[in-house]
Amino acid sequence: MSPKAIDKKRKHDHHHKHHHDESSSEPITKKIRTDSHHHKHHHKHHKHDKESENHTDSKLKTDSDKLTDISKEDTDKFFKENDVSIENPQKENLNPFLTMASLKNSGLDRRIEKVLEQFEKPTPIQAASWPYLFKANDVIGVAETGSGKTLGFGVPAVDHVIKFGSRDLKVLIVSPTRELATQTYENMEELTNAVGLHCVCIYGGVPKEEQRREVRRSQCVIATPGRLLDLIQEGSVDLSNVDYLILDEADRMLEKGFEEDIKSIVGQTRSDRQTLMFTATWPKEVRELASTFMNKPVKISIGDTDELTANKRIKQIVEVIEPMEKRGKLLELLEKYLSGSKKHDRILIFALYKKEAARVERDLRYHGYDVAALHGDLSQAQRTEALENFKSGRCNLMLATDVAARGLDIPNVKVVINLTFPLTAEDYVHRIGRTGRAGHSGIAHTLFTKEEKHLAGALMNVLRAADQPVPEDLLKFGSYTKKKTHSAYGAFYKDVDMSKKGKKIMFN
Ligand SMILES: Nc1ncnc2c1ncn2[C@@H]1O[C@H](COP(=O)(O)OP(=O)(O)OP(=O)(O)O)[C@@H](O)[C@H]1O
Repeated sequence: MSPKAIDKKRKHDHHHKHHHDESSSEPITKKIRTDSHHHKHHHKHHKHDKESENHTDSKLKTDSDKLTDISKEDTDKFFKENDVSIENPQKENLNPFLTMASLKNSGLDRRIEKVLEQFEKPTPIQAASWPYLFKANDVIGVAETGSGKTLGFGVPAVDHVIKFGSRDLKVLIVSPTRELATQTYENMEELTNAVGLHCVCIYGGVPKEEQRREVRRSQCVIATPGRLLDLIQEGSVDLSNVDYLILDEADRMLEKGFEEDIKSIVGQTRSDRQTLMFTATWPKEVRELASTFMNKPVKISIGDTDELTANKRIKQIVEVIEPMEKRGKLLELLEKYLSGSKKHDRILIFALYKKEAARVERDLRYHGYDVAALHGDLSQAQRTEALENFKSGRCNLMLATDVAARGLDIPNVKVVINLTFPLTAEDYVHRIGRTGRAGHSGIAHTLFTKEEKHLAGALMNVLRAADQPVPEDLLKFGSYTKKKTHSAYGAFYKDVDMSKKGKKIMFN
């Protein structure tokens, strides 16, 4: 996002606050979570195995020569307040970058520092992961939705290209959807433009010619798997110099549906590459497969990410209803969330299936609502237009399937309505994460029916972990949660604990 766009966004936020925002919005930069609840959790993970006993104590060792020279007190405070945990299989531990000014010691290009000046300070995941990334470690970064993970991996990626001074294609970012790839491209482009490099976005549903042309002069590519493989096969894209690989929404990219594509793509890159995986949810089912692509990764988590956790600034409301009540209920909710001064609030509605989305879209139009629709049955032009209309505010309602669940950073989404619950609790966490971004608050209103009762236990866990009320009606389904039989995980469901490979350092 350009500084101008940010400015606009802030003005817009300001405007919103004054007119109709009871739920105070605070920018991310002013709020650091202090959360004793999480620390409790960490005690149980804090194992003193042989390896971790070699280490001084459970706190991060803070040597002043490690990239930043901040005091041990400040470092400890940062780790504690933000509930940071680092599992590092290597000896050396690195201090976080607590301020943008501290980046000066990192050797980061001055022009990138300038781009970052639009922000007051690094977000916790940026602060904790940048030191490891600048030192060429493989990193698994897990942090809540809307916490700045894109620049978390993007800044070190561009830094990497600059340091190697190469004009080859060196960085590959793989993304699950066309819309997220486009958004990440816009973020990356701001960085590459600042330093005279080029990036390209490769995704399906649009003509190939421009992508073929652009990739020839690019050092970074942001791509969805299908079109990327297509262009590799026809010989227009060569990944043999790629030595910096990022799987964004990594757990999604490692699910069964993407697994083969990812294997083929990774196989085209250099074997001595640096590999990054970033996400807000890191289910155990994908960890073994992840480890096959990585070399001694440092795992950095903000918050208790061994449990599925949602962003706590999102107020989660769950209503158990009969399936046939959905239609009426949705109209009721829209009336409620768009009443009076909230008339122009931005609301994102999730359906599960494309057909359902199409039907609900027609229904809403019939009732006089102007609604943008984003799902897989539409042409790419229609998808792009819908998202544009929603982002620009031309249309304040968007109806989407899970194609919009992950990563999309749409300013000022006030409410997320789950008309039909998604297939997994992870998807739920990502969906509701479209609100409450960058330090703001938001509301997620979920309609839950007996058809999803096998997910009631998982949902209750998410609610409890975020200190949200669990409705009586949900309790009646019991806490029974079916072992993951969702096809997405079926092929390699195995309970692996990568922490065994490295020493685990916890902050409590
Ligand atoms: N240091 C910072 N300070 C304040 N805001 C920031 C900072 N870094 C990034 N942001 C802003 O925070 C918002 C969310 O960032 P981003 O989209 O990278 O989140 P994310 O962690 O990738 O979320 P998700 O898990 O949903 O993909 C963006 O609008 C971004 O511009």
